[in-house]
Amino acid sequence: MEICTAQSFFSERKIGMAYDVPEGVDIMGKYDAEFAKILTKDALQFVADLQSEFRNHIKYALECRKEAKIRYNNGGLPGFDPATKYIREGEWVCAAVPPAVADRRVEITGPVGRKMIINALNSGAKVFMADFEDALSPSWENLMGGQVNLRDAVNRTISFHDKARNRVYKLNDQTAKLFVRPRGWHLPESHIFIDGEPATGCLVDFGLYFFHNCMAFRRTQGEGFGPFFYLPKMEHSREAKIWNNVFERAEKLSGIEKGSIRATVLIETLPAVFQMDEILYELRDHSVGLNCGRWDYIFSYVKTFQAHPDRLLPDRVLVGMTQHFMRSYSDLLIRTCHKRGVHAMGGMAAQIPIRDNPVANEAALELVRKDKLREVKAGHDGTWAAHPGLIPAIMEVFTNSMGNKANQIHTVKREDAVNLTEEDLLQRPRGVRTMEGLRHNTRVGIQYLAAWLTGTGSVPLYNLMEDAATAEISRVQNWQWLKYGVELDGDGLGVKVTLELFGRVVEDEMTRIEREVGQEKFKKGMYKEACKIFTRQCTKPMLDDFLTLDAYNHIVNHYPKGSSSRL
Ligand SMILES: CC(=O)SCCNC(=O)CCNC(=O)[C@H](O)C(C)(C)COP(=O)(O)OP(=O)(O)OC[C@H]1O[C@@H](n2cnc3c(N)ncnc32)[C@H](O)[C@@H]1OP(=O)(O)O
Ligand SMILES: O=CC(=O)O
Ligand SMILES: [Mg+2]
Repeated sequence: MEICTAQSFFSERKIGMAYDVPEGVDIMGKYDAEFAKILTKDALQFVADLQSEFRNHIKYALECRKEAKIRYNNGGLPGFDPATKYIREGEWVCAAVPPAVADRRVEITGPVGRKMIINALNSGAKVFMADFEDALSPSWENLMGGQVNLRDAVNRTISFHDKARNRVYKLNDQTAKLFVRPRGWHLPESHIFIDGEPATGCLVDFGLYFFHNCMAFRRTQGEGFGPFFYLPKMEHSREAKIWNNVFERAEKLSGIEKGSIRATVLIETLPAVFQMDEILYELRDHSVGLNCGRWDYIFSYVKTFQAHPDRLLPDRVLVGMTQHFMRSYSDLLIRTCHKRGVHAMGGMAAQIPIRDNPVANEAALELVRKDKLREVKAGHDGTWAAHPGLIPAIMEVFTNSMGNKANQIHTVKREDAVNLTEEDLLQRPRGVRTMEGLRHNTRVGIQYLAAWLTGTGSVPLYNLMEDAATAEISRVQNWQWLKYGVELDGDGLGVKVTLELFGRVVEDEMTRIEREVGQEKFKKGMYKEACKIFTRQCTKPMLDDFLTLDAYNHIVNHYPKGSSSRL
């Protein structure tokens, strides 16, 4: 965190380089004339109103998460709530799907950088999910730059000049429909203070985007509906209820019809799989489906069972969608969504194109095809692609199966999934735990964090896409194996994971990373800082809820100087 001098504080104010803020709002992010067009007094007032109205509801929901954690840590298991059986068994449906997003067979995702947005909107996918979450390092520059870029994208004025390649990027006539994913409830926005407290990150992301784009979006993209959102990392339907109230408030304040805003909720925590009907019910006027956020779901399995040594995960690479608990989650999600008349979206295969090796590239593509075929045959209405190079193959798989139908909501009911039980959804994953698993987690976790600390939230590592969710799996798996002194198998030696062993692994992997990235990049990068944070996180006596909360402190930079005293 930068410490600023009083002199620079006054000189910045004097020459008028300060944001014009409403009462009760303080901006401590660096001044930028482009950001000031987003951080207008009216837009900030809109965010501040949401913050004042929902602050206590959010605090309560986060307290409830802590209480649930205590229950699980004392041996409890997540399960269906008897008190809401009437919702699960009731005959109700969500509002009809807006025509603009009836067909979502391939959705590309990516962070909110300017070139990335243009490439994603031009990619041929039906939807682009612009990500302020797993794929974005939430630095002030990334967040506010992202808002500028999205405004220009919605207004169709966005362009990008790649000077090195002398290439200009512009939007095609036909573009993907835009969804925006704000951060989860847990992340603060420490560059914006409202009534003396850091703002809630997702209300900043949602509020600024909605305020500036609502009307243009409905006109240009939404065919009278929208804007559209993805909502991450919920653990309970009470969190969906807050979002529903935020949406209603935003609709009222902007004078648009109730039910205009639509959102797909990611089911990516273990507790939420038992709340899918309840989540859709709370958002029934604003819902456009659920999505299998498989990577955070695996992370959440470890987190939820952090005090259950009988439920340790095998190597990360072995926890795929064909494990019984993962398949059950996807099947129940499809059944639930289709019963309620909305999309059941599949998740992200981690493979990305491998440019310099055609054989390996074809093998990676084949894995993606196989994963997508499983999804479409199971009844998913669409799925995610991490990279434009995967879109034709994924499109082909979905189109071969679905034909001209926009989706499978009314044709694949999956009534068989009604018999899935709590045991099915919690079943222990099978497979070995190996030294290579421990090494891979460490190597990938440190490199991801090093990228995140320097502003990049999604990276290609060893031919796979890595983002905050996959890095979390690496972290919590190492923590779990260390905590319970897991005996590694696969090498026939039965080595136990101890602090000493882990220390050696970290040293080896740092040497390997330096060799792989080269000395210069290693020296200039944040690998040592990343290693410190990752090691600390893996060896804590109690598991931290989120890696990014700890790491966030390293990317908060307060301006003008002297304003840090609030922290
Ligand atoms: C668990 C979850 O939450 S999954 C969802 C969150 N994660 C994501 O969204 C990850 C999205 N994917 C990515 O960020 C990227 O694909 C990465 C980081 C994995 C790889 O990116 P790169 O190393 O740039 O890939 P590569 O060099 O092959 O890119 C080739 C071109 O495709 C573009 N591209 C790659 N991925 C994307 C994307 N997701 N959206 C738009 N364009 C993309 C690049 O910008 C580049 O464009 P250019 O040729 O005009 O310069
Ligand atoms: O957000 C998606 C996930 O898999 O996590
Ligand atoms: Mg996720």
